[in-house]
Amino acid sequence: MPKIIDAKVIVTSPGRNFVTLKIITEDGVYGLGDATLNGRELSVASYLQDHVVPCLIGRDAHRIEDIWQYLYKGAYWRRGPVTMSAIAAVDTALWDIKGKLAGLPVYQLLGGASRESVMVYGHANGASIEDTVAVALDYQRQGYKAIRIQCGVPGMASTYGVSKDKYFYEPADADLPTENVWNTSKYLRVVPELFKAAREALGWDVHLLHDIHHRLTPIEAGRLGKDMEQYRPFWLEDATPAENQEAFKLIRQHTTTPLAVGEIFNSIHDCRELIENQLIDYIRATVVHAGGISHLRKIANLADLYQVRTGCHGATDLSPVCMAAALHFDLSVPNFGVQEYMRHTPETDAVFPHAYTFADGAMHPGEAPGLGVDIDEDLAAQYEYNRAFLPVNRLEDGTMFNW
Ligand SMILES: O=C(O)C(=O)C[C@H](O)[C@H](O)CO
Ligand SMILES: [Mg+2]
Repeated sequence: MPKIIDAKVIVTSPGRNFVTLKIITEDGVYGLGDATLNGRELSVASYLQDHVVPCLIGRDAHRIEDIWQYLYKGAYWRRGPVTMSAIAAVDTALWDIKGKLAGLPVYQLLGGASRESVMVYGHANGASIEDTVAVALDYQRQGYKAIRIQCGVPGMASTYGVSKDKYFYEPADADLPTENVWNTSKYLRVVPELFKAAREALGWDVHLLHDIHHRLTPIEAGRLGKDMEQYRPFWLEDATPAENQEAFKLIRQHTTTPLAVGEIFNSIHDCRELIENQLIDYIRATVVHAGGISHLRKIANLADLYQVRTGCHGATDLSPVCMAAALHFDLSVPNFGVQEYMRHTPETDAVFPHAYTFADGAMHPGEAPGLGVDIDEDLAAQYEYNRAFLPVNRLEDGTMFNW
């Protein structure tokens, strides 16, 4: 059996912080797992180093499900983003090892390919509607079949998803949280106008997506969804905070606009009611934050029963290790919807060489055994950890709000 003899937690910051778990077996085969939790990276690094790694040594790397159950049930304190990101990293690394030992890409171990490639969506953003549409046209020219569009709101200094840089969006931007200010009514006026302009410029053959980022009440989301129906959005994402899964019933009563949620979910329990009551159309849970490939497959299998499709989160704070794992998952899962793809910077790609490719609006994980991603530890060591918080959001009167 491939006995685990060591495991390393590698924290590196090529432009932004990443946490990577490397599990090594006695015959030298190793696997990688992403453990990055944006703004709380060191919590997961410590959880792994201090509470998980000691329990892995000597175990059979082939026993993925048993180790998953051991880490989940054995912790006593179940679920939560830190715990489930740590378990995810172990799970992902063990799938990487299993693939390498079998000489097969992980997607082949997951049931083989269910499609030729994985449709991804890009991110067009700009200070104005015109700027955003211009960037969206560029993504369309690059071959993207799906584009998320986010624009600035007149009278607001900042809003979610709009950055100075057109192509590399990283919200964790300061040593202490940046304070943003929010105004819902100004926002609600702009988004339908953005989609009207985008449809006029890009036509109807491209999927257009938008991320509300947890900032509306259910009835406000119902209003926006209804206003947007004429522009056929592919989805409205994170329409309202989803701790109260029931809230989505109110949105559903008012609009047929498809809904996506779940990038901050970390277990099947966060999404069960939403899926079973068909309150959403896409589930955004990810490999790195929802317990790894093994648990994400269980979420996808539940979703499949209710015609809910996957739409995994894929922002730049999910490392290339997670992107590689997500693509193997996406290629094989029957109820695939779309994969988010925010390109990493060249520095990040150099630290994490990978086999996955992009062409004509779609991606493929490649045929390398395992996940097809590696980490250059010498290069990684050159990038010191650099504390960075996600912003916080307040209303104009100072009330603390959702970022
Ligand atoms: O990519 C998205 O849809 C996001 O909402 C990005 C998140 O704000 C980001 O991953 C938080 O770290
Ligand atoms: Mg989002």
